[in-house]
Amino acid sequence: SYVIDQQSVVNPMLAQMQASNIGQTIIDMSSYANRYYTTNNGVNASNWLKQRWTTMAAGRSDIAVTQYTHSGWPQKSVILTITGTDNPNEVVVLGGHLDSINLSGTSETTRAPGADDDASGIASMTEVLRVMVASGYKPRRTIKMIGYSAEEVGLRGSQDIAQNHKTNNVNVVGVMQLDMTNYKGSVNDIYLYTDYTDNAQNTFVANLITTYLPTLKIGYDKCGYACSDHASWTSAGYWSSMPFEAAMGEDDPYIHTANDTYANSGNQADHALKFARMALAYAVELGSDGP
Ligand SMILES: N[C@H](Cc1ccc(I)cc1)C(=O)NO
Ligand SMILES: [Zn+2]
Ligand SMILES: [Zn+2]
Repeated sequence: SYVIDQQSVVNPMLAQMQASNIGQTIIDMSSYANRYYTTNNGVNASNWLKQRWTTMAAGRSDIAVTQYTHSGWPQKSVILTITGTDNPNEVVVLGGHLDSINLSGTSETTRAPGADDDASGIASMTEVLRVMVASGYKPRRTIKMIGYSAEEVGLRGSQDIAQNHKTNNVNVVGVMQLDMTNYKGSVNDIYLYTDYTDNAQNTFVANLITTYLPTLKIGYDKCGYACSDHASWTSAGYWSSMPFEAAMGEDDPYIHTANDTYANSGNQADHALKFARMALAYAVELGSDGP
């Protein structure tokens, strides 16, 4: 339910979250020439993330990291699963995409660092994972963190995965997409996109922000099309939200080029930290509900 009642668990975790960790993950991921869904670099970036999350989860028998093989292209998606303690059949999903693109054409050596789009979202999620493990948090529901492949070429990785969850009747109770979290182009801090998302869950997310991040300003906007992986979950019949870095038209102007670099996001991850904190609050509040 959308009751906010985990303050004693969430607040200490929020205090542990650091922008510097998010920045390092962005740097690491944007060091690949590109993370395009068909290149060796793209395959290697996926393997890097799997290894990174596996290392971070060491010692936790309730956490598994797997790669999802897509038929038709080589770059795999990465799925981390924290199995719930006493309500594991209900699943909370945090997502972002691990692929990148240079719209001038992406071959093996084409530069597509994708620092903001979407290393920033993966990095925000990774900091959530680090603090959950550091604090020994164990959710009652299952929490999944997913790095989708092939988002830039038609939400193809998330389409496969969302449909697979639907086919298997997985009871996903909520999905949050983190795609572009680190370029502050607008006056407000977090923009909740209202198309291809669930209105009731968006209200819950807004309440989480006012409860846990009261200094942040919330904006609302629409993409006008299926602009990221949240739309794959919505079309599979699940409730999703898409908190985004800026208002339409004020987002990162460098995306899909060789200039989507950490430097062009200001060489810091302060904006992404807001999204990481929001995502932690979302995952813990939803993840702490019993059967
Ligand atoms: N189209 C999305 C980015 C995107 C999303 C919303 C808005 I408004 C502008 C741009 C993308 O490239 N995701 O990878
Ligand atoms: Zn993106
Ligand atoms: Zn993109």
